[in-house]
Amino acid sequence: MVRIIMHGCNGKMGQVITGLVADDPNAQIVAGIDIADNRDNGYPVFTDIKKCDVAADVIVDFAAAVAVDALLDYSVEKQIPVVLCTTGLSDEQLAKVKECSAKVAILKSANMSLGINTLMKLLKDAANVFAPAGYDIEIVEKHHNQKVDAPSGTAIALADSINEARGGEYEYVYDRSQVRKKRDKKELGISAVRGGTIVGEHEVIFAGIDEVIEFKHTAYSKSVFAKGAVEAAKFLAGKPAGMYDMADVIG
Ligand SMILES: NC(=O)C1=CN([C@@H]2O[C@H](COP(=O)(O)OP(=O)(O)OC[C@H]3O[C@@H](n4cnc5c(N)ncnc54)[C@H](OP(=O)(O)O)[C@@H]3O)[C@@H](O)[C@H]2O)C=CC1
Ligand SMILES: O=C(O)C1=N[C@H](C(=O)O)C[C@H](O)C1
Repeated sequence: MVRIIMHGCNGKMGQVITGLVADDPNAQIVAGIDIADNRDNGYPVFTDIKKCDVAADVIVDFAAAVAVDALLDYSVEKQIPVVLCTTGLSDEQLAKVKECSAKVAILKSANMSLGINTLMKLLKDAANVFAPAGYDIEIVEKHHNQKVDAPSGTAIALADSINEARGGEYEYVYDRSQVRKKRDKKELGISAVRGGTIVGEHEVIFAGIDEVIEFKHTAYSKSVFAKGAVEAAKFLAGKPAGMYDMADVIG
């Protein structure tokens, strides 16, 4: 039985995971952390992470970027591995994640779905075919109107996947409104759309002369992320310090 602390337990993802784990004989949420203790989750909820004294094997995090520093300090101090799913981290926070991964196991992934993690692999091959042939690369992501960060962590991860395969030749462009010049070949445009209850859509476009190739992933419910997060938690429990990602879980 894997004992989980759910960080951000009263949020949208925290609640989907609470429901999923309730039906899982091999996992249990033993405590939650959130700003407010205003729901009956069937486990204790702490409004201050420092006060959480419940023994656990792993922390699953879907909260907010502002909460990540205290979360990392806690996981290092208590030596509890963390599945870090919150997006929109600053460069300083990303450096802190790396530093803490020398002391505790951290699995960081902007997207826990099988589809996106498979797409990341496929894009490396696609980029190595289309980039040398001069195709322009653009990413468009769409999410619900409650999302605070833009572009999505997934859009950046997809771009990073392409850029890694291409030896870092691309510069990401998020806004063309202030420039009056033609697109450079080494630009990788990333655009964000926000509206309604869109769960998550990501489109990667390779645009050449007289042909366009598009890769598209659509999440129809938050369960795809929740399932991946619980799988990742089971994988990470008991692992030594280090940086892990969903590729380690999926294989
Ligand atoms: N990696 C992945 O696959 C996915 C990642 N995400 C990311 O996960 C994060 C959460 O998403 P979602 O569940 O939709 O967001 P929500 O805003 O619905 O949930 C976040 C929860 O965390 C709480 N919270 C905010 N600040 C703190 C804090 N300092 N300490 C503890 N709890 C806090 C919020 O409280 P309050 O509402 O009062 O602010 C809320 O209850 C986002 O960064 C999102 O981008 C989302 C889906 C998939
Ligand atoms: O906030 C969300 O909802 C999501 N956030 C993640 C991201 O920023 O990439 C993953 C998913 O698309 C849903």
